[in-house]
Amino acid sequence: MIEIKDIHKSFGENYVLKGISGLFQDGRNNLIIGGSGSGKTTLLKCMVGLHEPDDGSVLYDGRDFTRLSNQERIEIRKEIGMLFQNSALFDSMTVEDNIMFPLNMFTTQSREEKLERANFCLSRVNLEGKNKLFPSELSGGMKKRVGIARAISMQPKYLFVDEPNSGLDPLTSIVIDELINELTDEYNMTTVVVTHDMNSVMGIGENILFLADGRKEWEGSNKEIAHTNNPKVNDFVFASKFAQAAREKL
Ligand SMILES: Nc1ncnc2c1ncn2[C@@H]1O[C@H](COP(=O)(O)OP(=O)(O)OP(=O)(O)O)[C@@H](O)[C@H]1O
Repeated sequence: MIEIKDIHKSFGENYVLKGISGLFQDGRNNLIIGGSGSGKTTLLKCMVGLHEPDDGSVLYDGRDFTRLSNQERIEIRKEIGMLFQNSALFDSMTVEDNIMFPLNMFTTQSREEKLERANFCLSRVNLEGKNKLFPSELSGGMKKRVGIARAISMQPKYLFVDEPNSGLDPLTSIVIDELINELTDEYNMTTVVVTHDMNSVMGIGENILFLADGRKEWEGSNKEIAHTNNPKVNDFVFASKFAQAAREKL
């Protein structure tokens, strides 16, 4: 479980996160949604230490990440898998080397052990045999899957994913969502996904935090979001005419 308490973050005069608290449970897909610029990615980065919050704390199963030194954070970092925007694969490395990158950094495993793990992760994302391809030879959906394979290579307890569906067609998006969903379940991970994909919200949103102007405006499940009376959430979720029509039938 991850708990965030009263997270504040400014960039100069720009006060982005204005005191956000929340709980992210094990084995669940926790979604952070909200309009562009509401602070979703900033919150995710504060949680993993890519930004330092100005105030507040982030607790990984009770361990206060924000109060630890860089050296002390390494143990928690090893338990974190990340897939950030654009998959962030290393273009000059093969698929296999991309997946082994965290293992090279954080473990003393032999090359055979690392290869075995990379092959397992590749098969888990249905990309067996693609070891020697370079990122430039992959489709957007395949890149995401390689990114997921790399993110799970260390068998993380916590998985952070920023915009997994960006640039993907609707069907490929669903495949990626289902993969994240299955892996979360299988490894009982605490998964935190930033998204503005409404299919993801409805499909895998077991716990949803809705941010507006740097604050937590609403929290609930995908079942609850369709029936909330919160006007900001409604404006966001049912922005399109299609979504409004679908809502009539819910
Ligand atoms: N490194 C940074 N330096 C300065 N300002 C930043 C930085 N990162 C984010 N911001 C600012 O913080 C605000 C929130 O940005 P953030 O990327 O967290 O929003 P978001 O909700 O993820 O948006 P989007 O959905 O468009 O990706 C924006 O005003 C942005 O300009």
